[in-house]
Amino acid sequence: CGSKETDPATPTLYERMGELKGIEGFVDVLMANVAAETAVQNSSMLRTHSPLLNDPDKPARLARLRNNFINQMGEATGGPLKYTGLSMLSAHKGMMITEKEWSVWRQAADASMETNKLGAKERAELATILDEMKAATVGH
Ligand code: HEM
Repeated sequence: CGSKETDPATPTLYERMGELKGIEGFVDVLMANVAAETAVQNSSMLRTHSPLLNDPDKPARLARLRNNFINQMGEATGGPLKYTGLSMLSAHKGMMITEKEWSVWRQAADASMETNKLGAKERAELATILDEMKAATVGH
């Protein structure tokens, strides 16, 4: 019997999410959810995202974020993608992301998993991947 990574009977999370299309779906809905939240009264995510939203080169910056995020999730779920962006610590350094901001972002991620109709097992595994990045993301 092969290893967990190579045994075709044990599909990776990447495969179970629907490979590249599935990762893109998750990332695109999450980014849309975050963008929508920055437009509500008393938004929790506007503070951290305003440098991006106010950048004259916002389209290029959004495209870079999307690309990095897809590669990061593609790699973390066991796919062939490779993340070449900043470490989570460097990417969020100086933002001083709060517990509240974290939890609103995580709700946007959960809502994307729901919209993309991920199974319960896949949702739990993806949630664990995100939650393992929390310490590097919050409070720096
Ligand atoms: C596990 C959770 C998170 C992951 C996986 C994640 C992932 C990423 C990635 C991959 C980047 C781009 C890094 C690069 O350019 O090299 C990034 C940047 C960023 N993240 Fe996060 N992030 C998370 C949580 C958060 C939270 C909670 C917030 C705020 C509420 C946030 C706000 C931002 C902002 C504002 C940027 C910079 C975008 C820019 O300036 O172009 N992130 N994040």
